[in-house]
Amino acid sequence: MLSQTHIDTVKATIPVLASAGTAITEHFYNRMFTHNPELKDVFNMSHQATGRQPAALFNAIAAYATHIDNLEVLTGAVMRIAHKHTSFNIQPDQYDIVGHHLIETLRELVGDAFTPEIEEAWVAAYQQLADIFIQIEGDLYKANAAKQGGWDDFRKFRVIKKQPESELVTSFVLEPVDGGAVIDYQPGQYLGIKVHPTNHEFDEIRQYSLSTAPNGKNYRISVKRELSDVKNGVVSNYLHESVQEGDEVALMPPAGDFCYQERERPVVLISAGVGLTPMNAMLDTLAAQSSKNPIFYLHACRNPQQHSFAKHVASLADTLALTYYTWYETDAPENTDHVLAGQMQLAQVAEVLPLNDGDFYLCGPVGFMMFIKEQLLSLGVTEDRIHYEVFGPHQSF
Ligand SMILES: NC(=O)C1=CN([C@@H]2O[C@H](COP(=O)(O)OP(=O)(O)OC[C@H]3O[C@@H](n4cnc5c(N)ncnc54)[C@H](O)[C@@H]3O)[C@@H](O)[C@H]2O)C=CC1
Repeated sequence: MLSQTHIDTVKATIPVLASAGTAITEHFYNRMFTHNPELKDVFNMSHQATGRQPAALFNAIAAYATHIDNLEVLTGAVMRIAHKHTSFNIQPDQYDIVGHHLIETLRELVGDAFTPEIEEAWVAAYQQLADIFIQIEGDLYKANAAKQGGWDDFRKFRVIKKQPESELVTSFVLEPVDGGAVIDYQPGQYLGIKVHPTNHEFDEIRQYSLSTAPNGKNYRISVKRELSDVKNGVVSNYLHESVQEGDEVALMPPAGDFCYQERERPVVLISAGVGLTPMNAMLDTLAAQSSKNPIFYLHACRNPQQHSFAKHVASLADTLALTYYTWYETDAPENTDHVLAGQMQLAQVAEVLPLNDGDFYLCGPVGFMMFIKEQLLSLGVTEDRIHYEVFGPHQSF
């Protein structure tokens, strides 16, 4: 239990944290991976290389310390991170390892100023946060195991279909090796997938959005092949080049709380690039439910060759009350219905959009979501009707 002295001490040390910046979290990760290299199997090492993970952890610690006396402010972020953790199969003992290396990092970087009182306060504060995550994640694991088709830990799945969707995106349909059922999911959720890329030092776990409606038997993810360099694309290139129909991968149950909320009001789905995967799951789910609600789907991509599910979305207009537009940055065909050229400018279609009562879901690159959120706000859409999540290490804008 945190005492008032602990709370005051943690808050008083925020400036020390801020002055050290991400040096703290970089030092922490270096220390932890040196002493506990087995955790390289769990952490996304590409996010380490790009510096996104150290920055995310630093921001999370700073936010926690700032709101330590009013943790309700952080509920949304905590739930989002807890869901993400379950897709990595994070376990309670790993919190002990992380906690140990965090405290040792503070001791090593802060030096004599890291007094026994400060240490005691940070140990107590860390334990409080760890206990919150352990509790929520334990509940999510239990709930997933108890569901129809449910399981815990990684479960083996076989690729039963590998299907190119566009120049850079390929879908994988995955069925349990044990022949059992699978958990139904909310459109917008993702899977944690574990693979061991060829000649790679450790396992890699990645999250990919489920890209169609649930069917109780198998899952489909749609993966963009990232340009391959040291920092990115290790898993997506392995999946595209080396994983074939008949091969096995390991999956955690569906996770994530960026989901379509059923409401009696119009819905506007807005995506860019491979950010269309959760939107496609939402559209397919609405089609499976024979939804009569007005639905709008706006998509931005580089060119027609990189446009996945184009014909599929057009065909959904037969069953759904669907209005859709695509913006192509280059090579936009002229005089074609539903097509616009350049970057997405909502003003071009504003008159048909339900700006006053619609729910707006955004998914795509962070820059794109910021660009669209600004446009929505300036068109008068209220912030509470704009829904998005940042994929990858937690961030907000
Ligand atoms: N469930 C989720 O939240 C998912 C999120 N994603 C995210 O979606 C993103 C997809 O990226 P890519 O396919 O590589 O996209 P991309 O780099 O090919 O860009 C797609 C389009 O987005 C627009 N765009 C990009 N940056 C913009 C900016 N700053 N301002 C205005 N428009 C911009 C452009 O029209 C561009 O053609 C990734 O960041 C990924 O993390 C992808 C899948 C699922």
